[in-house]
Amino acid sequence: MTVNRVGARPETPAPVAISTSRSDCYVLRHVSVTLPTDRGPLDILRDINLTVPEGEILGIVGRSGTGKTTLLRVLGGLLRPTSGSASVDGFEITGPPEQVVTVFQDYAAALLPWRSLERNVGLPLEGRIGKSERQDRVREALSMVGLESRAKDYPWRLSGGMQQRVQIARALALRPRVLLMDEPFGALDAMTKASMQDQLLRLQRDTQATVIFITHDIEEAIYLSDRVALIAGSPGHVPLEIATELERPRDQVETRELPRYLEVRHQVHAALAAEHNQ
Ligand SMILES: Nc1ncnc2c1ncn2[C@@H]1O[C@H](COP(=O)(O)OP(=O)(O)OP(=O)(O)O)[C@@H](O)[C@H]1O
Repeated sequence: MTVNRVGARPETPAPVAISTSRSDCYVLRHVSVTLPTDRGPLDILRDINLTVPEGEILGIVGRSGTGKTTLLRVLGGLLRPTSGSASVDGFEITGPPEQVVTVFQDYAAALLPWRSLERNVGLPLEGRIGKSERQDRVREALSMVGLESRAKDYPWRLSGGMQQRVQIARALALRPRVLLMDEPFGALDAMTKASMQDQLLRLQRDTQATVIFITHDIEEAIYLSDRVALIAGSPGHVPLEIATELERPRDQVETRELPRYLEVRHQVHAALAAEHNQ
């Protein structure tokens, strides 16, 4: 998992303003992505239309290879759509936008083994804020992921799940307005996963950040999200978007037993099955 902090982009052309509602964070219109492969151009995403209001938690689910990561790369400004338009805060995305942090899956490769956890987490803040504030933010971020006591330790002495939490801490220390995460809790054991999910909900409540995350876990998507989007097919498209309409704060046991939770779960599974049978 790599953390991509967004910053200066010398090659980026001047942003183009696009008319959107003031409270919309992301607006995607007819976004398609085609990438070159050995066997010629491959259509990865086709005609994606997606609006993500500010402060929303959006969970993206779908089978492997349907283009979820590709979509996240578009949102993170790491890949331009082949056609259609993608904007954030009313501006066309032409590179990694300010205040957007992307946390990718390949966490094992992203930590610097010669740096302690606190110095890994503080790395993107170096040169941006003073040492004392940096230390405070690093401490806070490590404590959010339950690794405060390991601050002086080194990444190679941690389990895979712990390394993943360090990556998340590194993103949180940046206090992003938009957090994009690719399978953030995939490598965690069930109990750590549940506690990280609740930590994320608390964090979002406190910061009002817009959070878009990919997961293979439909239960996780419903539990965390305001809205769940399903990506299916090849090329990937979005056959289902569903507002979860679940009250907050959520509870790992009670929320998952609510009739509405079960209804959403049923609808997502039904849409997945329908897509699979096509
Ligand atoms: N840079 C690339 N060049 C060519 N093809 C690519 C590239 N990146 C992804 N693909 C292809 O695009 C399709 C979608 O990939 P993507 O990683 O977006 O799917 P995904 O839904 O995130 O999958 P997973 O759930 O397994 O992570 C796959 O067929 C993949 O092989």
